[in-house]
Amino acid sequence: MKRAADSTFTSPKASKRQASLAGFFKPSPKSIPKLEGEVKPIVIDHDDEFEDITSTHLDKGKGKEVDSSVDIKLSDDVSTGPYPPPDHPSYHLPPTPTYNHPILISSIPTTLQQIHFNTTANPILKPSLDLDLLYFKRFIDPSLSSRELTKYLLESLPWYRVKYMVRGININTPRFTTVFGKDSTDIPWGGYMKCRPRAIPEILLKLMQKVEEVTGSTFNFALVNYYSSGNDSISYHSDSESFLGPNPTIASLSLGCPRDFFLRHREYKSHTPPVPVEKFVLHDGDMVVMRGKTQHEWEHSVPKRKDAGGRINITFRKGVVRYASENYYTYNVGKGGMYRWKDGRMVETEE
Ligand SMILES: O=C(O)CCC(=O)C(=O)O
Ligand SMILES: [Fe+2]
Repeated sequence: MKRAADSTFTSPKASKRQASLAGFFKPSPKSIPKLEGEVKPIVIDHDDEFEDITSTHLDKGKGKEVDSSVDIKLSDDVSTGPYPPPDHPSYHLPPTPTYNHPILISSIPTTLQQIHFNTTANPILKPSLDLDLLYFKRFIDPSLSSRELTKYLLESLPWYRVKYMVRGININTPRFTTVFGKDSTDIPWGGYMKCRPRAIPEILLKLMQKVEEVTGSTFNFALVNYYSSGNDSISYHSDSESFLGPNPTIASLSLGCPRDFFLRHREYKSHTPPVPVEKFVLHDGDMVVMRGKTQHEWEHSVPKRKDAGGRINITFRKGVVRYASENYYTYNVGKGGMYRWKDGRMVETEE
């Protein structure tokens, strides 16, 4: 099931979506997109069944290495100053660093003051099929930091198990989710009627800074998933260009137990010759960056698996319209209960 509608470009399905998107990006007099009467993308995640096929490993390495490992300090660094800088092109600073956080987020532990990043990029390109990925193996070095980071994120973030209804059907999101950030429009943080955007917590901002540095892109959202078991999943979808603009760069970080990550071409059934599904295993600390026309021509998923342990996924992306904020908060926070990580499991809580 798709997460949303898309924009411009080539394939027949894609060009169908083009018309509504063109309208979406047309600037209104106040340069704020109008919502009335437009076709709103609907996000639906549901319990698709997937074949359990042995996956190939990204570690086998396609493409060439283009960078080297570096260390950065995660504590405030006088040489770079606070992050994001006030003139950050897409992350508008919230009124306070904890703006709209529903719970207190504890400060970054000393064990996470210094994170070792492996910044070797491995391009995975199929230009004729518009697949454009960068794979960073163990971007967050497991030996030093990924365990502490996983624990800290589980314990400090508010989590949700969003339920909603689409055309009379009740949908249970099959994973825990949470989201931070605000789109790049000039709408102030307090100016949203349909959601309450939350400041990006310090640890995610620091990671975002590093990811921006290695990708050359800027972001304003951190969407976080927690797959508590192999029964948690995300079905085939593309990250909507309606919210992110054409050819968005999305950086996706994995922490914890390995999970399969599949990409299938939108026309995989009808394409001649057939386009095989790209199958990867994402390990603790790995980062995949989806670029170019990947969202437009491909869909990605994390299928259910019989045996899988807990895994966190963080995606950094740049929302460019108000509806990005409204959609992301609706489907990743929702209106139901909040969960917190206590004694090794998620517990529904009031605080
Ligand atoms: O967990 C993952 O690797 C993918 C998550 C994803 O596709 C999403 O949140 O849009
Ligand atoms: Fe996605």
